Amino acid sequence: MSATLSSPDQMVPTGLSTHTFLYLLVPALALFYTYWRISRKHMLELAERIPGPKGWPIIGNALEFVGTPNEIFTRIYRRSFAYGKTIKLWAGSRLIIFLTDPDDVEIILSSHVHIDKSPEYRFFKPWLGDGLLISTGQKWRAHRKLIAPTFHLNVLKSFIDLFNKNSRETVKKMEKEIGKEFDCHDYMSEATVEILLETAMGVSKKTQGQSGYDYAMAVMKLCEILHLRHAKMWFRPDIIFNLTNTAKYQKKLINVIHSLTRRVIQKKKADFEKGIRGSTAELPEELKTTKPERNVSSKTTTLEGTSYGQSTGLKDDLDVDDDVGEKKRMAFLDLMIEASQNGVVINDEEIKEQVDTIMFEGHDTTAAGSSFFLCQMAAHPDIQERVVQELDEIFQGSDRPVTFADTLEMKYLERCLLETLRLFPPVPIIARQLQQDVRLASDPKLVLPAGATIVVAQFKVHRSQEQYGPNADVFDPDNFLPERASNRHYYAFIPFSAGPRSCVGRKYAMLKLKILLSTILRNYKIKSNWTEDDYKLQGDIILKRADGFKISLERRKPMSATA
Ligand code: HEM
Repeated sequence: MSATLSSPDQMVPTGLSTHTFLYLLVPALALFYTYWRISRKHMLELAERIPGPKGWPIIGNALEFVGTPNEIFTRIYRRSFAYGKTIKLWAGSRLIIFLTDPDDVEIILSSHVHIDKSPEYRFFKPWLGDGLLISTGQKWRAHRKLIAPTFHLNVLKSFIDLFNKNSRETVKKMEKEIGKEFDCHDYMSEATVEILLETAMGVSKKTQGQSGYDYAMAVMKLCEILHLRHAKMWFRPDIIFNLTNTAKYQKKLINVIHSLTRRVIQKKKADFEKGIRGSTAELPEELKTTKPERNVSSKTTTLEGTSYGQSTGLKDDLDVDDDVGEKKRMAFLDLMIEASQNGVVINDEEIKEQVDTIMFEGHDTTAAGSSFFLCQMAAHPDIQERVVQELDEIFQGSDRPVTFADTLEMKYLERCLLETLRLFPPVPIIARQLQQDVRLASDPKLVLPAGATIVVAQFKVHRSQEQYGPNADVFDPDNFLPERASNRHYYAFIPFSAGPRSCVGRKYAMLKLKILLSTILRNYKIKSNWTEDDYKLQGDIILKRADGFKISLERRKPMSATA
């Protein structure tokens, strides 16, 4: 006994303290569990009626979230078929309810009450602050009212030359990959960051240099960390996460991002003081639109029954007042800076948060959407050739840049794009925190309890056989033919969400994607040996291929002089 006492390891009677600790821990946990069950009686009673896999005491179904991102995604999607349209899971003490019926989805998304984001969005806070994606209540309402008009079609039309310029530069950059297999997401990601900088932010990407690329890389890495925090339970509490090396790395990445944001705002403010408005990005003479496109109604939608990525039955604040003459409206950052000059509507810190939000929301979503589109074109060569035939009819062999009127002629390409967003929605789920009970339309016996996290599972809604028929999993652009679309529930296609918190960048994204993707397809044949069945999907906040967006290119014709 005395010999062991002299050992430093034995100075503290660790065995005894561990036992004491366990003796105390077990009743403490039991007490906590009992208190928790009593205080959540109402929630537990309502949750009991909702189908879902059996969980363990305390941890609930947390083990469902163990594994690689692809394993978690595949497991949860596969397991969801064992239950009905509404499925519950317990992640520890958190009740999570997945909705897949369009009637139920409509109740949540169309509401002006259920607009609070789930607690998971707090992981974005160090990066996005209280920007539009996360904020709620009066602040969200005021900023949404300010920001939505800056994505009006009249503003977007003024970006067309820049969309053309950047699309041609992307084609040029991709030239070195001809004949090899490569991951097109790298190119789509870089292109979207550069286009956002030059359009929504209105600064020349040349002034950003290497930092534009570092920024894109930092955004991608940060998304991986955020996914990790969603997927690994022990990474969720800040108190534990902040002790890890990953937290230190996150800080570094946020620094890279925030430095670029601050620089962009400073540059824009300096320009503003000199009376410079609009984008300062350089444009080659041959890409400058000389005459505005008259007689092209902004109201015109390409496909009957859909309007810029959503059903025409789903009106939101982006759909108001599209045809008010040629009224000039201001681009996003110009308007933020102008509003801040009187300091009432938005201050400098808030501008930074909104810039970070737009750069994140506008970047990763569009990069994933365009990468999936290219992979789908490669996987379906016959469909790709039909798109190219349509482009040949529009451009008649000319290398001229795309006009707004051309984008309205790209009907088949648009159907392919919508079908890609249906099968591979870049935002695969949307989560809201319920402040009051909600009775479901699909099954009035079921009530979603206040305090629960509601997950609108677009990925599953979009693959509903009830809405899309027995071949709901098959890539079929004709799903967006008017006669088929008119037989569907408006909320059966919601890649941009819907209702008051819909995506403000919806029209921007659709217009930009049509110009970028048509320019790529006019220059390259997209090829690959992979089909959808080979894709390893991960719901990494943004839906991605864990195996990489692998394609190869074959030149269709000599590159145009302006490319
Ligand atoms: C294919 C491209 C895109 C897709 C699929 C997409 C999808 C979505 C979805 C599903 C939401 C709702 C998210 C939620 O409630 O958690 C959303 C919100 C948002 N998106 Fe997009 N988005 C795209 C492109 C863009 C672009 C290009 C921008 C800006 C330039 C943008 C800016 C925003 C903003 C600011 C919000 C928050 C709106 C609010 O809460 O009021 N998005 N987006």
